[in-house]
Amino acid sequence: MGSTNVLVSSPGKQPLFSFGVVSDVQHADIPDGHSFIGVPRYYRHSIRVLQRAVQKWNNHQNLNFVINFGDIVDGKCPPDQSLDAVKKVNNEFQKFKGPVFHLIGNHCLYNLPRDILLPLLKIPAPNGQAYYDISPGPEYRIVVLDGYDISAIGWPQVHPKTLQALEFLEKKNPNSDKNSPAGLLGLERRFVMFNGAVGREQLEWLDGILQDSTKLKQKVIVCCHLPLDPCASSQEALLWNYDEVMNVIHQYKCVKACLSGHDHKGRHCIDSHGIHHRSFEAALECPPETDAFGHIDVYDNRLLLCGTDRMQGTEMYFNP
Ligand SMILES: Nc1ccn([C@@H]2O[C@H](COP(=O)(O)OP(=O)(O)OC[C@H](O)CO)[C@@H](O)[C@H]2O)c(=O)n1
Repeated sequence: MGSTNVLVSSPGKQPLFSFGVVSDVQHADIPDGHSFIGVPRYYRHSIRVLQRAVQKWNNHQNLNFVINFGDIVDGKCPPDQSLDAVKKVNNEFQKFKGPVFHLIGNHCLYNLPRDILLPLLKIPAPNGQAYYDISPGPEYRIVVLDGYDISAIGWPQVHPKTLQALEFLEKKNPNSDKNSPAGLLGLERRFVMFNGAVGREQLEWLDGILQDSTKLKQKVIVCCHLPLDPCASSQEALLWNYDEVMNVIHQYKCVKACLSGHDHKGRHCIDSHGIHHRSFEAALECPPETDAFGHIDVYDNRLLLCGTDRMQGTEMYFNP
């Protein structure tokens, strides 16, 4: 337990900044189970993974902040325990001696509606939106996308965004259970209710941020609970409109990496425009006494993910 997977160390060269990463804790006080496709899930143990992550991040002493890639509590958490469970996991995050930035995932939204969840996690976004940007220094910008902006979960039942999502799912997925991708082919398998889309307004916001970053000569790291490229995701886990989001991103040269959760397995690839895509290994799928978390050292020309245990180390080089 606790072995660090670093591919190449940089003797003498200090990162510009560093941040901790963890994804899909999906804690619940319920017995172990498994995913729809039979992968074991350790709902009680996953909070231990988070506790060890926070301990290691604090011991590191040079981490500027932490990003949680979403799904802090599992949808199987008994509804009368949801609020306490979210508070309990958030309390563990708060033991990190620095800022923690949260992304929202489908499981967060199964447990709490946006108007309760977002203030609890101190997500700095108005009108129930959960997209925002972080400025860790003059050279970099981190963009956090809300992949459940258009979604059938999390908004009130009669909210225009819920209705838009349900109408979209009705057209794209003929199954009566909209969580089921049965019969959908290839990348169409992403049109299920446990995913969502980035709405028009958010796409325009992203475009503005990337214009601004280009002017300021900043490099950008995009974070979203849902993966943005099929090469770093199963077909079922992708953002509904990943292609529209990537079309915006590909108009600029400033985005160097897209980081995500949701897929659980842990994958890395480089797309046709040289952008790295890294989806993280889930804390939920760590058998007792194993771990999956890490930290990223950010340099001018690369991101170095130092993973612990089941989280693979990844070196992401790019043209500065
Ligand atoms: N093939 C599937 C997959 C899932 N479901 C049902 O959808 C709900 C959410 O699934 P779950 O696996 O819990 O979602 P995660 O966010 O943990 O994982 C993401 C995806 O699995 C990535 O591929 C749940 O009710 C499942 O039973 C389904 O019907 N069919």
